Amino acid sequence: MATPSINELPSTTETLTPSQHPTNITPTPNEPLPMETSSSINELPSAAETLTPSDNTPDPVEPIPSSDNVEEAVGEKRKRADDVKDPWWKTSLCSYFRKEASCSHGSECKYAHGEEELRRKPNNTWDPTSVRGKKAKAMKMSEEEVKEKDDGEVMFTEQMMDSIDDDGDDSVVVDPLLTKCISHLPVKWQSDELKKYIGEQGVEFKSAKKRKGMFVGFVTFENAEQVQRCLENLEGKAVGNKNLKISDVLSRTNKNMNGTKKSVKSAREAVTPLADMSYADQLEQKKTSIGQFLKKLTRNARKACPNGSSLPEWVLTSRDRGGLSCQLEGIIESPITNGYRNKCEFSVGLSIQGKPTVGFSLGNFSAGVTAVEEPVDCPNVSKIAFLYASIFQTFIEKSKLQVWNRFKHSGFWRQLTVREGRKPGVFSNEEDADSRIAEVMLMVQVCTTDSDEAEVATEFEEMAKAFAEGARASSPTLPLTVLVVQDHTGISNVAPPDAPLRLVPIPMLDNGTNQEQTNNVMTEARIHDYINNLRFSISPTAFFQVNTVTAEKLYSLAGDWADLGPNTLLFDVCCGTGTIGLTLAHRVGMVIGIEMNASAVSDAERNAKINGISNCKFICSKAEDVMSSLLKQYVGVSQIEEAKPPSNANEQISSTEEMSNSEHVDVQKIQNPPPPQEEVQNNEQKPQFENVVAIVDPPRSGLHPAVIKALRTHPRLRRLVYISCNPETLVANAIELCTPSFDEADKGNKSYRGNRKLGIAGLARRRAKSMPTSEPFKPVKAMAVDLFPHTDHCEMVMLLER
Ligand SMILES: C[S@@+](CC[C@H](N)C(=O)[O-])C[C@H]1O[C@@H](n2cnc3c(N)ncnc32)[C@H](O)[C@@H]1O
Repeated sequence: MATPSINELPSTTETLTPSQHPTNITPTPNEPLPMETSSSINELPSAAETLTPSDNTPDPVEPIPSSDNVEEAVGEKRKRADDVKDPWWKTSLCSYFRKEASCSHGSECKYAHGEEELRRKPNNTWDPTSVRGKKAKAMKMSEEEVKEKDDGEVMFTEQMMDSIDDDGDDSVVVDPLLTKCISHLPVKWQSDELKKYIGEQGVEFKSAKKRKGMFVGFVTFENAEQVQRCLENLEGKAVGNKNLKISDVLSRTNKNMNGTKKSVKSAREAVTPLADMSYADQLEQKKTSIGQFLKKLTRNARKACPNGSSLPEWVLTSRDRGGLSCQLEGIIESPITNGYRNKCEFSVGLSIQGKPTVGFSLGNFSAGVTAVEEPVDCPNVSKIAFLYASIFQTFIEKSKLQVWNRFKHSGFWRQLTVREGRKPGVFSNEEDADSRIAEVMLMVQVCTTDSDEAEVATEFEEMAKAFAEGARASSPTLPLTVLVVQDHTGISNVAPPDAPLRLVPIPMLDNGTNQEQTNNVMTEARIHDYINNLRFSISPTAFFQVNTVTAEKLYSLAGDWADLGPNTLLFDVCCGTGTIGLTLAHRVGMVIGIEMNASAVSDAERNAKINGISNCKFICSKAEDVMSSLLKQYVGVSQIEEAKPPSNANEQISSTEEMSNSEHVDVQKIQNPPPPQEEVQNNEQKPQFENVVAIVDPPRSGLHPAVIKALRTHPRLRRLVYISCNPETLVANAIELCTPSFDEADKGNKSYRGNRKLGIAGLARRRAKSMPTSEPFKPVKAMAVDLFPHTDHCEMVMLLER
C-alpha cells in the first residue's frame, strides 16, 4: 500500500540544500523559504514494518541472572550461580572461551565452554550464536520461504507488463504464462545486469527488466521451454547472500486478475492492518510490543557493559520487571480512532485494473508493486480527506496529463496531500471530529519535466476549479483554505527540501467563500491548528503530529515527566513548528528549540509570536551541528562539576559544529561548514538555570551520534525525555546513553569494519564503547502512546535520568 509516507522508508538524516524560491509564494520578511523534505519522513514507517524488535540475537527470551546475586552486583557476572539448578546454566556460549580458548572461571563458569557443553535454553531454543542455533535459524528461514512460495505468485502491477520493451511500445501484449518474476535480486542491479546474469546461467529469454531499488525483476520468454529452463537453472540459485525465487506474475488486466484476487491486498489491509481487531486488542498488542523493546534494551545494555565493571542497577533489577529495562506505565489511547489523521498523502497511479487512481499504493516499490487503490474503508482517513481524494481522482481521469509511473519515471500527477486544521476546543466524540475541521490545505505533487508550460497552467486552473466546485458540491461544504503545487522530479514521492512550491489561486465561488485568494490576499500557504489552546501556524512541508488530540496528551506527558519549573532550561530537540516547547513554555524559564527545517523554524517563531510567548528561542540547524555548542553556551559547568567527569567528557563533539552569532544558522553554512571551532563565538550573556532538561523528538532514524554524545557528556543535563516514533532507534540511542563508560584501555579500536553486519543495536553497542567517560543515564519509566490507531505503529516515551 500506502501513502509514500507509509511505504517509502524514510532516509536517515536529511541533508539541507539551499531552498529555491517557490515561484508564487511571497515569503514574509525574515522567513526562510519552504524547504523541507516531506514531513512524512518523520511520521510513518513502511507498511511492511511492524513493531517487533529485531536484534542480532533473535532469541526471544533473555537469560536473566538473579538480581540478588551479590557476585553479579560486583561485576563477576561469569561466576557460576549459587543455584546449580539455574535453568540458564550453560545455555549461552562463553565469549572468553570462544576467543581465547580458555576462561579463568574454568568449570565454574556459568557459560558453556564449547558446543558440547551447551544446553538448550528453558524456552527450548539454542544460543543463536551456536552451530545448533544457527542451524535452527536457517531451518526457520527456509520454512518461511516455503510458506511464501506456496503462494507462488507475486503481485506485480507495473505498467512494465504493457510495454516490456524499453522502446516505449505500449501496445505489446504480454502473455502472463510466458512471464516470470525473479525475487531476491541485488537491489543495485538494473536491466542490463539482470540480462547478463540470466544469459550466463544458460537461460534464453525474450526480455528482462529491472529497476534499481527493486529486489524483483521481470522476464518474458519466447516459449514454454525457455520458462522451464529458467525454473531449472535459476530457482534457489544463490546470488550474494540470497537465494533467487521465481514466481508467477499477476498482471493488471481484469481478465488475469479474475480468480487471483486472493493475493491482492486492499488499501485498508495495506494501510490499517489492525483495523479488523478491536481497539482494546490493538492497544494490548502495541503495549506488549513496546515491552519487547524495553527487554531488548536490557539485553543490549548487558552485552554492552564493559567487562569487569558492575552491571548498572537498572539492568540488575530488570528481572523484577520481567526483563524490562524500566517500568512500562501503560499505553495512552487515542481519544479518536476513526478519521484521526490530520494529514493524508494519497499517491496517484494506476489501479490494479489500470485506472488512474488517487489513494494508497498496495505494496512496496522495491517488491515491484505500485498499484494504487482508492482509500476505501481506511479508518484512519478523515471524511474530508477521502472526499478530496475522490474529487481529484475524477479530475485526473479527464486530465490530458498522465499519472505518474514510478517504473518508467514518467507522468505528471504524483501525489495529493490533504492537511487539515481544527477549530480550537475539546473534541467530545468521534462524530464531532469532521465538523471541527476549519481549514484545509491541498498540496498536489507533480512532475513538470518535458511538459508544456501553457498546458500546465491551464491544467492547474482546471484543477483549482475542480477542487472548488467539488468542495462546494459536498454537503456540508468542504473547507478549502489553500492550494499548493509541489514540483518534484525524483523517483519516489518524497520530495527534496528544495522542491519548488507554487500557490494556485482558488477561484471565487458564487457564495463568496474563498474570497481572500481571488483578491490575491492569500500570499502564504499555511493553515492553523490548536494544541492545548495555543494556535499553530503550519506551512506545507513542516512536520505536525498527524493525530492532534493524542499529540496533546503526548506533549503533556513529556512535560510532566520532565519535571519542569521556573528555573528550568528546556531543550526541545527536533522541535518542528515548536509544539512541545511552546506548549510547555509557561512551565519553564526558557525553551531552546532546535530544528533543521527552515520553514518549520519560521512557523515556530511565528507561533511563539501569535501566542504571546517570549521565552522561546529557535535555532535553525541540524541538532548534531549545534547541540554541544548550545549546551556550552547556555549551561555553565561549575568547577566542581567540571572536575567530576573525566577530562575528555566535553571534547569536541562534531567536526561540523558551529554557531552563528544570530543563532539562526545559515543553511549554506551547514552545507559548507567552516573549520571546527573549539570556542563558541557568541559572547552574549546567557541566563543561567538550575535545572536543565532535554525533550528529544527525533525522526524515525533517531538522534545523530553527535547529539547523543553531547547530551550524555554534559554533566548538568540530568533529565532527558525521549519521544520516539520508532522504538527500534530509541533502544539504540538509549544503549549509548545508558551504558557505563569503558576505561580508556578498553575503548578498543575504532575501526568500523564489519559494521554492515551489525544491526542498529549492535552498532550502538560498538559506539557506546568509544563514548567519552561520563555518567550514564538510566531508564526510569516508559509509556506507549497510540498516535496511530489501526496501524502497527506506536509512539514511545521514555524518561532517562542520572
Ligand atoms: C518527529 S518530528 C517532531 C517535531 C515536533 N517535536 C513535533 O512534535 O511536532 C521530527 C522533527 O525533527 C526534524 N529533524 C530531522 N532531522 C533533524 C536533525 N538532524 N536536526 C534537527 N531537526 C531534525 C524534522 O524536520 C521534524 O520536524
